[in-house]
Amino acid sequence: MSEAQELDQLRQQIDSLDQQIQDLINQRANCAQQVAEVKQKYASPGELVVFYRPEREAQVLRKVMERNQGPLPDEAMARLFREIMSQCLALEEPLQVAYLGPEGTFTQQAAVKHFGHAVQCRGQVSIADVFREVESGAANYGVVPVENSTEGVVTHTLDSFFDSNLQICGEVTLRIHHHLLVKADAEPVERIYSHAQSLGQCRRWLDQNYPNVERIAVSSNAEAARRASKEANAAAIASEAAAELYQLRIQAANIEDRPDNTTRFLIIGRQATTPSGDDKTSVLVSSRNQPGALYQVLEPFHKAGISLTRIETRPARSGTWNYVFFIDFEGHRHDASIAPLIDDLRDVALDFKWLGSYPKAVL
Ligand SMILES: O=C(O)C(=O)C[C@]1(C(=O)O)C=C[C@@H](O)C=C1
Repeated sequence: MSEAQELDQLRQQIDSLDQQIQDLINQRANCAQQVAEVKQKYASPGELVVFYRPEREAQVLRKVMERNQGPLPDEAMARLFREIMSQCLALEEPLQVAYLGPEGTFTQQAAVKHFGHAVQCRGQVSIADVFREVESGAANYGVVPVENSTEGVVTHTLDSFFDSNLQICGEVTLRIHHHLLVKADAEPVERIYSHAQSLGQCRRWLDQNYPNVERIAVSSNAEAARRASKEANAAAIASEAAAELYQLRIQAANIEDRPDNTTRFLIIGRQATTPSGDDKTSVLVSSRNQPGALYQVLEPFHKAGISLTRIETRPARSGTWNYVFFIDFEGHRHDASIAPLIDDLRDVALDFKWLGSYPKAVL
């Protein structure tokens, strides 16, 4: 057989498989439409029907990865299903997702990684605006950064939970690669713009390569790229997406000091999430600044044998010397083991607030 004949045979197979895949995807979409009808049928009059179900999406993606036989890698296969589910959900309800913008930020990438491409993403100027958009109902969900493996916690996000009744309904992690972006025509760099967190994540590289160049912190990496595209002798530290958006050239790629530089983002919404089988819970516990306060807060976790995944301390806004602990731990609010832990925590805390139980990031 000739090359042309062999290719023709294989391409006929591909065409036939594509047709089957397409039919199956549409059958799946049809099921999702029926799911939407069932959700509407059983909602009480006036009740807000919740179409997006993060726990079910996490279960679907975990199953895809578990049963995957290759040759496609587990994660690549899960990403394909992520998009299929995104389109199915859009048939049920077109979702509005507010994120910390502007366009081209890592938070936008995180929003797309979590929800897929079929949602309408709307960039906001600040973390407070993302919270407001979701609280007012203008957006169904919000995406905000919460911690970075190099630079630590995003305090604006944690502090926003003090006054908000929004729930955390998911998390997503993103490997962060920073690039030094410049305009196409080479000019000497006199200023480098970026978000303060990103400047921190590239500190060592900047010290080595641009020790005497001014570093200017701006509201986002995308804003840094926008300025670098407009001003003479300016560069930005930002993502590849921002480079494309503002037509900048990558002068130096992957300049983050730590190769495992990762940011974790939270998905915030107005409703609680049911257990997915592999969940995390976030709570806010405030205590007096007295000897043993941290020990008292941690002891109930030890007693219940529950693993903490993170603890952050912030000064409380009420009472000058009181502290608030943001605690993430393994398990779901509805797990039997959690109830006694919470009773113990409430005994030692001045104040206690659930921030949400949600599926651990799958992708
Ligand atoms: O199972 C559901 O509740 C659905 O709505 C279906 C589906 C899916 O496509 O699998 C779509 C959206 C939800 O967020 C979860 C899953």
